[in-house]
Amino acid sequence: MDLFAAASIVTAAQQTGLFRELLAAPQAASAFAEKLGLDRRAATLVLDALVTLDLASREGDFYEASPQLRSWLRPWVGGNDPRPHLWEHTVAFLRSGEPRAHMDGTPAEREASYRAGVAWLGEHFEPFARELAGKLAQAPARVLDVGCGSGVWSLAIAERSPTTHVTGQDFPQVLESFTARAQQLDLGERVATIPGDMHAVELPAGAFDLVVIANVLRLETPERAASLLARLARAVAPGGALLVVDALAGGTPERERARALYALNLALRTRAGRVHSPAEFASWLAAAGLGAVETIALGGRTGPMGAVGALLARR
Ligand SMILES: C[S@@+](CC[C@H](N)C(=O)[O-])C[C@H]1O[C@@H](n2cnc3c(N)ncnc32)[C@H](O)[C@@H]1O
Repeated sequence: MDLFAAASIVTAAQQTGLFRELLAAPQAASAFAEKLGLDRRAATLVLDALVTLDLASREGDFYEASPQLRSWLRPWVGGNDPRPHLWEHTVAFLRSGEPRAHMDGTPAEREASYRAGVAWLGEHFEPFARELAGKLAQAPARVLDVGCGSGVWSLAIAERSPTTHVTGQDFPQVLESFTARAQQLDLGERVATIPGDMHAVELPAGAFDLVVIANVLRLETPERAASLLARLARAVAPGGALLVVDALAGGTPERERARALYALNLALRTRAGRVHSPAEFASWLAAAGLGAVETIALGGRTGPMGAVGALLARR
């Protein structure tokens, strides 16, 4: 792919409103041109290019948004959506090193940032979560999901196993997404919640067969990530395990690219957020007193979410 062409076409479609109109309804190139004040021939050429990038589809003379574009631009409900202009901040970031948003701020800032976005994250992670649930050797009876968001990872485990009970831990307003998803999946009777800051809430010692922490440690400095894992290890029952899901995948050019893009994406919207290495995670798990670490590879999909992988450490 010609990267400069793709970048320019996407930027042009974003800035002229073409993406917005593509999402609104299927339309002919002439209708897009008239509504947005564009040249008709140029609009046709750019729309055809968007089709080749899998961002639009064409039926006769009519163009509409592809499922991929719809998914990426689906608005976050009820809160700040940092995504549309995040990548546009790259030039300013390169010059200043300053992020555009602070999604790793105080507990109150984190709650406000995530309450709107976690349902969207849940949709994106769902195929990976179902795959991971299928790869776990045993169905755990008591699961704690820390920074659970929509609960996509732990609820996928409960979906497969009728004896699994899930406790979701997150900020109160974010837990609304967890409870809603559990109800949608008909799992409402098998969930409980622990609201609050994961660094401070009381977690019952040795009470869970599986503690999950998915896509959360990247918001923490190495010191805080290590101390949080030590805290979570104490909640694991003897014989139980701690499961870390994060931007851990690598080893193929596509996954290395996904990891690098994710690291930049995180830097554009956090102050201290970091993509930690698998070796760092393994050393923190060992320091937390957990045993051998098993790596679980997930999915072949590329894109920023394609960097996701898992580590399982037993107590
Ligand atoms: C990137 S989201 C991941 C959500 C979910 N685990 C997933 O993989 O889709 C990070 C989650 O961590 C939660 N979180 C961040 N800091 C937290 C804290 N100090 N205490 C509790 N939850 C926190 C956020 O509210 C958010 O739900």
